[in-house]
Amino acid sequence: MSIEVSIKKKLNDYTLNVEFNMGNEKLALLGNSGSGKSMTLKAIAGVVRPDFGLIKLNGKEIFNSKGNLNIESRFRKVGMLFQDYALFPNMTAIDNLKICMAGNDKDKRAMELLNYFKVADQYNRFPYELSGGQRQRVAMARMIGIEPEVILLDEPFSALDSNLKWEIENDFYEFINEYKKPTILVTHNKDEAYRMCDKVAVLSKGELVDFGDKEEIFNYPGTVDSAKIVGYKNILNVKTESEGFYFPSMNFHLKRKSKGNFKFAAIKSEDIYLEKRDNCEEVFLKLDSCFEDTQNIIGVFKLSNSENLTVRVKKSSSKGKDLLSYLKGNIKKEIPIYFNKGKLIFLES
Ligand SMILES: Nc1ncnc2c1ncn2[C@@H]1O[C@H](COP(=O)(O)OP(=O)(O)OP(=O)(O)O)[C@@H](O)[C@H]1O
Repeated sequence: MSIEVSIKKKLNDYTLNVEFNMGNEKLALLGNSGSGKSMTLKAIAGVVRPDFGLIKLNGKEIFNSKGNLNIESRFRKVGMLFQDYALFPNMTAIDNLKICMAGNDKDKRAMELLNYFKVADQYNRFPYELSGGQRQRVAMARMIGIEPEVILLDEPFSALDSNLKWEIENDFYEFINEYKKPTILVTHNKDEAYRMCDKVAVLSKGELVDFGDKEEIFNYPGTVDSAKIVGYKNILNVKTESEGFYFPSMNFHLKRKSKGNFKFAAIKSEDIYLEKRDNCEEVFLKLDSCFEDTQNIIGVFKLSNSENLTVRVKKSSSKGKDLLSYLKGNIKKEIPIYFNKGKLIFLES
């Protein structure tokens, strides 16, 4: 099974311009709000029509602007699952499945799917009689009932509370792993993307700025947008010099060989330390504020109007507990921080 997408569509503020191919993999589609994630899924599903381009499913064209080919959504064999279930309100759970199924034995197959998704006992209930979790389980069963050749998930679990979400997500992804069809998950949650998918694509204002294996994108994002999305909290302006890099907001030179003209450096908050370590660069910065969450102690250094640096230390680490009082005692004072040089990445755009 495979899907090939190469489409353009003029939107309100920019043109969606997306091109990718994938096989029986799970792709997380990440991007800021309004970057075109849902539009991409809708174009594949046939709910919106691209202005130009081609979409192929298993080598067969389902959309081609040149030939004016636009297979209707209901004939595309595309399964879509949204956050808001989209069940027919005036039909029972089982009827919601049967209406979307083709072929014989609909009762038997619908009950098997409801059973698989643990809602067989709710088969005769209407959507308003079900909990949010049960509704989403029925919606999953219905989507699989059409025997989709590609699965599109648009933040399907984001409306569920976290305990329920975890349970439903696990059941669903167990199924997806066995079903082995191209699957695209739109999510704002990088951890969910990492947990569920093998590949990651990042959209920024309608352009795919990164596409690759998840390990590669999470460890070496190619753009500032991707870096932010996969968890790099600290993005700093740099100037590439003959001997390395200059960080203007810290007035700091880093010696390091480089190829290319990099404009930004990124580092995760947990890769900056408050105590001396090997292979680290020492910089003195004025501490602006500090706080704690359930797991971490966090220090914030305001470097300029647009640049902050945050340092995050696990409370469970050996010095974790003492650090908050150390930081509180040093607000508005210069203290040393230590960059893990090996964890810095450099970006051109
Ligand atoms: N019918 C339309 N015609 C033109 N532009 C549209 C239409 N519907 C939405 N848009 C625009 O398309 C852009 C992409 O919207 P889309 O819903 O794909 O974003 P998204 O990345 O899924 O965002 P979010 O994460 O907030 O759901 C938005 O800027 C939106 O204003």
